[in-house]
Amino acid sequence: MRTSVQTEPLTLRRVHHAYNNVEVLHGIDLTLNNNELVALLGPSGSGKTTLLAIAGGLLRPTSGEVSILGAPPARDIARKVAYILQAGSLIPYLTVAENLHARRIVAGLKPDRARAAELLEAVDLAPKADRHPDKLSGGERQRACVAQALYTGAPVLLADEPTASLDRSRGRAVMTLLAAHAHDTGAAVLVATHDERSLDLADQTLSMEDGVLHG
Ligand SMILES: Nc1ncnc2c1ncn2[C@@H]1O[C@H](COP(=O)(O)OP(=O)(O)OP(=O)(O)O)[C@@H](O)[C@H]1O
Repeated sequence: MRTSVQTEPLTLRRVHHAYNNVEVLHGIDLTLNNNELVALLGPSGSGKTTLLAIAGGLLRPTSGEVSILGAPPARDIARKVAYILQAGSLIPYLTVAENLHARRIVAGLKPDRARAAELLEAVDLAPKADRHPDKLSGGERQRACVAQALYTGAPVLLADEPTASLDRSRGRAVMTLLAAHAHDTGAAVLVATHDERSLDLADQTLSMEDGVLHG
């Protein structure tokens, strides 16, 4: 499947953000392109999570512009943007497979059982599809969140430390899946990471330092 989107998937212009009057993002300009995985490096507290939250419409910036597929964030956002959140996004009352379907339904799409099975296989969770999240390890929950985000097929994917709980080979497998998502579907993928072991899989690397983005 190749996205037919022609406009830039995501742009931020002069984005500032303050928490309690303390500014943590100082005028971010960012454009994500189709078919690209961009790695966002930066020390803890530099503003990566805040930037991802604003980029995906989870947080309204103090000032500046966000454009997703050529329009400001609006009620169709779940169809346009998929997230892998640092805190995870699994509903404890649903099994892994049900969590995948729930995310797709929120995006206004019908479940696609064959695709769900394929993704659970890809993250090595097929045998645990019917387990609830509290019966999984931290790394397994993280991989379930990766499958969940990919399952929506959204043209913009934002991932916050998606390999944090994973060992080297599983971390690399996840980064390979995210890069394939960009290259095979044309999606724009932004990955905040401390993990420099898989940077060779990124098309571009940016770094964040004290709320300022460097190319
Ligand atoms: N809800 C909040 N209220 C107040 N300050 C916050 C809040 N969230 C983040 N901050 C502050 O904003 C700054 C940027 O935080 P952010 O979480 O975006 O950084 P990060 O680069 O993602 O860090 P990490 O790699 O540790 O996740 C930090 O100084 C942090 O303490």
